[in-house]
Amino acid sequence: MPDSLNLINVSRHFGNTKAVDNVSLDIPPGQFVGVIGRSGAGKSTMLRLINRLIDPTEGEIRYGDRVVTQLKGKALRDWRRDCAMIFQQFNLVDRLDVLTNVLIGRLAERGFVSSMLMRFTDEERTMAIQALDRLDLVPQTLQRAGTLSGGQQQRVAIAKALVQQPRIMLADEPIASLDPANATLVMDGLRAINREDGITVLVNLHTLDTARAYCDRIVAMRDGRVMFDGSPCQLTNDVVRDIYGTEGLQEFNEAATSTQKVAVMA
Ligand SMILES: Nc1ncnc2c1ncn2[C@@H]1O[C@H](COP(=O)(O)OP(=O)(O)OP(=O)(O)O)[C@@H](O)[C@H]1O
Repeated sequence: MPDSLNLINVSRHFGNTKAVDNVSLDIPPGQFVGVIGRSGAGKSTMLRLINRLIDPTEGEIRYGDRVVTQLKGKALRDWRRDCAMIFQQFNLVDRLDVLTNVLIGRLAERGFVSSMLMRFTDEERTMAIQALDRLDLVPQTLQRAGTLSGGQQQRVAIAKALVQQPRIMLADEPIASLDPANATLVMDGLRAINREDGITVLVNLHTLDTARAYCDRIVAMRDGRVMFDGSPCQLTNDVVRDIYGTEGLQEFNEAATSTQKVAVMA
């Protein structure tokens, strides 16, 4: 039985900055959640707290019976495997081929020695190729990762996350540096694994149109706080104006111009 992810009064301060300020969220399994907000709103910090890349100043994160914020050692490694993360900058090893990059996603499962030797079983290779196939990347299997387009690299990163067999996928602005066509392919890839595998997806996005086109639920942050939490149709322009002011709406619309085709093509 898949579990819900719960953030309970979570805060993270950096000096005087309240990057995340008393956030509570209940995310049921299999939901596709978009997190939006202006630069500095706290979106990345929230994802990093969930993955335990950083610890909260206050509050608790739970996943079913697990108190994520208290996990240590193997239990923490298991959590990081269950909760895969992809980043704007792909985090691949450029000089290694695509298949090896994907197989690196399996290292979370292994002991130190086999990790160092990068030995993988036939079963793992099959799993990696199946993941690449789902993201339409089989022709690139033996190509060096550094020679791929940005969109292809991000899809390799998703395949690498998939072979971890996660329950949650956290994506920190995965399309921020991509052109509209590649952004569409990446968002389609995330949606496919969400719908087909039931993996919960939390994705930070800069633009409203993409969030509206793909997400079941949108969480809007400002100054570390959740200012809106609802369905895309509830996030009308009037609500956005209320939350961000006219200036904020204009900023979103300008950012959206570059990715409008993403929403249209979705
Ligand atoms: N390691 C850190 N040290 C100090 N301040 C930090 C640190 N990480 C984040 N902050 C601050 O916390 C606030 C929230 O930052 P965060 O990166 O979470 O925002 P964001 O919404 O993801 O922004 P962007 O869209 O630009 O990535 C900002 O004021 C940022 O400067």
